[in-house]
Amino acid sequence: MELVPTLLFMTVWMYCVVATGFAILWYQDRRIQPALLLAIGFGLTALGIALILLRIFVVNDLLRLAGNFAIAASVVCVAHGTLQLIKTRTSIKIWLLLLSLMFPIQYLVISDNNFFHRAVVTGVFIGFIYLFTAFKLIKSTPDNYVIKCLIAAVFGLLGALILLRLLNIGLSEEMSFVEHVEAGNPFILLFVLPSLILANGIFLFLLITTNLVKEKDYLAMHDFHTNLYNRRGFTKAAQSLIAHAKSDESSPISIIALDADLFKQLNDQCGHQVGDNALIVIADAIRSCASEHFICARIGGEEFAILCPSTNVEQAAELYRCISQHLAATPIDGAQDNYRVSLSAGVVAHAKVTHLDQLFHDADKCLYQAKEQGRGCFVAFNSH
Ligand SMILES: Nc1nc2c(ncn2[C@@H]2O[C@H](COP(=O)(O)OP(=O)(O)OP(=O)(O)O)[C@@H](O)[C@H]2O)c(=O)[nH]1
Repeated sequence: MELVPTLLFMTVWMYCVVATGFAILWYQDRRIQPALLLAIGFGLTALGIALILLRIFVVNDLLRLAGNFAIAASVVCVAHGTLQLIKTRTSIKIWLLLLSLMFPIQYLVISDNNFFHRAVVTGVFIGFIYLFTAFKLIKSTPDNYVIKCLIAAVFGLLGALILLRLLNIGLSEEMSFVEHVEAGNPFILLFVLPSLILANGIFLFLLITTNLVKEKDYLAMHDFHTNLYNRRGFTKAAQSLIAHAKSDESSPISIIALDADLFKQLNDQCGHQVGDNALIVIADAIRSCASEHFICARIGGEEFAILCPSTNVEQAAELYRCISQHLAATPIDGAQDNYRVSLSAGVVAHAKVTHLDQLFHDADKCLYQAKEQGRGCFVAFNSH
């Protein structure tokens, strides 16, 4: 097989891989909307190049039209996916949408199949998008600045290169795109290879950004010290669980409010670091006794909460006992050997939970009673 068709075939295959990558990324986290646009865009690019390749073997006007429109649509999708990714203002997006119409329009207006005319329009369009992407990347938030600058440099160089090179090809010979492919002109690959590098660049960028977003989401929802949910994460996870839980009289939802006893005393006598160690021991005890379906959180200083689906008061009491036994068996680093941290607890069970706040409030009242009863014990809410 000739060099250029072979390379084009490989390019089609690689575009399919990139498109699949974007599709998977989007499927895993639907909030990353640009990934869907980019998956469609690069899928269409693969289709467009495949149809152009096919035209070498089958001369068919319909194929030509379909190939051209697939490429045109792909550029629109990729341009908008990229711009969404770097969060451009809507006015810029609208302006670029209009500009991206140049691409399909050239196929309607430039009917003479003149490669030079097309090269200029395409070159200006793609070159501009690349340069613009480079500019926006440099101007975007300072996170990952070095990586962004590197990707931006690649975009910028490619933008400039493709403009110059395409103009050069166009000036040197007036041939159609397919004729250039048939003649084995390796510069044809300048149409596709830079886009492929761009696709991979965006893919990497998206991957890095996704991980950063995930990390930020995690930190926003979890307590840094114990790795349990924080108050915000607990509320969100609990609301979602309550909305989907099928609870009834025989399997109600329980909430347990827990508070470490005489924690100030521990801090004052042994230091803040020892208090911190105790918090980790408490979190470990909760984790090792609670089912994986339970939502466990450190909701403030030395306060913890567990939301337990399909759990009645007796089962919640059993969970509290398990945690207490765990704590009774675990010394705290830096405290006296015989010191053990204990928890007071309040529990409420409801067949149908509508207001999490109310449930929390009732559990807190029970916790307060447990403190009054001498600490280290468990009080259940009685609504009757
Ligand atoms: N080491 C450490 N201490 C904390 C942290 N957050 C809150 N505290 C401390 O926890 C203590 C809570 O004290 P209090 O609310 O008086 O409660 P307590 O001493 O546990 O007494 P009771 O709740 O009545 O048993 C305060 O001294 C806080 O400074 C933390 O992240 N690390």
